[in-house]
Amino acid sequence: MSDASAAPIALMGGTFDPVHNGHLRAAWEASAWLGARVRLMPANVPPHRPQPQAPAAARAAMLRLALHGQERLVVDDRELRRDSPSFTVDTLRELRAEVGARHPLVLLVGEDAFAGLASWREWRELFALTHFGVMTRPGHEPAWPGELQAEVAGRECALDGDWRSAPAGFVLRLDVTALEISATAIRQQLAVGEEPRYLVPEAVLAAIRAEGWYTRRA
Ligand SMILES: Nc1ncnc2c1ncn2[C@@H]1O[C@H](COP(=O)(O)OP(=O)(O)OP(=O)(O)O)[C@@H](O)[C@H]1O
Ligand SMILES: O=C(O)c1ccc[n+]([C@@H]2O[C@H](COP(=O)([O-])O)[C@@H](O)[C@H]2O)c1
Repeated sequence: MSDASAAPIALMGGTFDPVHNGHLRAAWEASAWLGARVRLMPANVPPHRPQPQAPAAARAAMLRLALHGQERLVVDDRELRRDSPSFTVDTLRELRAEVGARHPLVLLVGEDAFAGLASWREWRELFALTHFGVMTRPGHEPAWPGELQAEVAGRECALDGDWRSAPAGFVLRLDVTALEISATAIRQQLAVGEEPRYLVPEAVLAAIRAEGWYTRRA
């Protein structure tokens, strides 16, 4: 039976088009600080942006290649099983039903994504479903809009604070190693024939080359 005494579960959603070392290092450090396994969860139909270049199954396959050889980070493909837009509130309700009302959940988001939280579906409801782990991201230090600041006020909690004894509702700041890597820049490099070596795991680069997801026109 899951409850507040259990290890927290951390979830990092993303488009992962493709997964890169910025995602992976941030998830790895967050996992250590939270004492939690991190589930990396590719969105099937990202609700807020154009459809990704690589198909959902390919983005999940690249994640599996990237995570090979360790057990702290795992793929969660639950959003791939829904054809509708991958709204986080739906995903968290589903996960909450599985783990129970008391189990601590942490949704990991980069500070760029968190700055846009007030545009997410039922965004205030999210604080009842999960804690947030907001990860620093170089080149992306957007100001939080007033309504988000107001919602976060009073929710901030230190990593050694008592968030573990609550299932949801706190905001943790995670100062991860600054890696200014983005999937957009990687796609741009691939489109002009450059090699994003050392920005993505070698196995991911090999699969991209073999499958041509970012060089072939649909
Ligand atoms: N280099 C990074 N450091 C810290 N967090 C990151 C980094 N890159 C992405 N993230 C976070 O990972 C999550 C998933 O990001 P996403 O898959 O959209 O990658 P991206 O590089 O931002 O992609 P794109 O350039 O296509 O927008 C988001 O919460 C995002 O803020
Ligand atoms: O639920 C929403 O309305 C919503 C709006 C924007 C983004 N999200 C989620 O935020 C996560 C990061 O998105 P992205 O575009 O930075 O990869 C990913 O899991 C998205 O599904 C969710």
